[in-house]
Amino acid sequence: MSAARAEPAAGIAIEVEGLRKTFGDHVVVDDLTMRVPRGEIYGFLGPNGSGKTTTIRMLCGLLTPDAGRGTCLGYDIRTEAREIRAKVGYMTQRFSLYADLSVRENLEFVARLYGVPAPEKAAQAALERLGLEGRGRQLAGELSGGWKQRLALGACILPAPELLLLDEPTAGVDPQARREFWAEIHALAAEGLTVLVSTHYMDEAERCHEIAYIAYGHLLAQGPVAQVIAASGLTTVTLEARDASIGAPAMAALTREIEVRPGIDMVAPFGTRLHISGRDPAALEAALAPYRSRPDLMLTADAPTLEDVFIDLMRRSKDARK
Ligand SMILES: Nc1ncnc2c1ncn2[C@@H]1O[C@H](COP(=O)(O)OP(=O)(O)OP(=O)(O)O)[C@@H](O)[C@H]1O
Repeated sequence: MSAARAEPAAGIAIEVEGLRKTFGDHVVVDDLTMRVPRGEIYGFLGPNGSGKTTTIRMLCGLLTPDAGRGTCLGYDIRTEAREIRAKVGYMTQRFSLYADLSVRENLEFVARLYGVPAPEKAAQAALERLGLEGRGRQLAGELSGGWKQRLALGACILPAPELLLLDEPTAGVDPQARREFWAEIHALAAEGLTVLVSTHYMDEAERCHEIAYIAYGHLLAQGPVAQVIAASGLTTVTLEARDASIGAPAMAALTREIEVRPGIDMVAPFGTRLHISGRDPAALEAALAPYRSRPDLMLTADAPTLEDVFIDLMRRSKDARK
């Protein structure tokens, strides 16, 4: 008999607090607390090796935390891993399909493996849903990266999970295929599925209802994108040349000159423009004053991008660890 499901706070798919995981003496996840509402697309961001995959594995009971507690879909992540896994679709970074089986055969195989009733019908429905009908007989190994990921998503949703855990599902996939993949993720969320997705792409972060940013095992920011940007406390100014008189080498020299000035926390080139940010608006303005009076340059107030905010968070976290 399956364990009785604890009644989670209304509409909450995941709620964990104080999660910690170490491998040897390496603390990979430290005091991580997060809450994911049901039906939401929750983006998980952070530099390589920051503990995203480890967290995802703890959430679905594949890894036991050293400390902390939590529930996933109302089940205890420490003691009810089996119940969690029955309701979760997990697409790992190296999700593999059978390269020498056709697309249809792969889906039918997954359906049988999970005991899905009427596996052939279920596979057909998945083919239609993901626009794969025309490719049913193609070998999975011959699909392009984008179609492979779509097939992997199809396999994940075949057993009708309540929660999808997608670990960098679109890494290396072209923009058009990524856009289609995300349209499907939104359609699934609209049907009530909760999706936790890790990504390194900023445009994908902006497609999430909420995001969490994790660096060096610590959760540094969490909330809707606009809220995370507003909470960053960064002020940003864009600098560009008024005409083509300033070439790339001069702009590079300008970058080096500006980034060491007191009051400047970050300078990031975007094509022919520089994105200059600081956390103290008065100090930022003082640092930029000499450039405002230059007739060949134009400085305009701008909103920080999500990328500016993440880079700033990562730097500050690195500094705090020194
Ligand atoms: N089983 C393990 N044994 C030892 N170290 C591990 C193990 N799994 C992960 N690590 C280490 O834990 C750290 C966090 O890894 P994790 O895969 O969780 O990061 P990530 O944020 O998912 O990274 P990426 O964005 O590169 O996928 C890394 O330094 C990794 O080498």
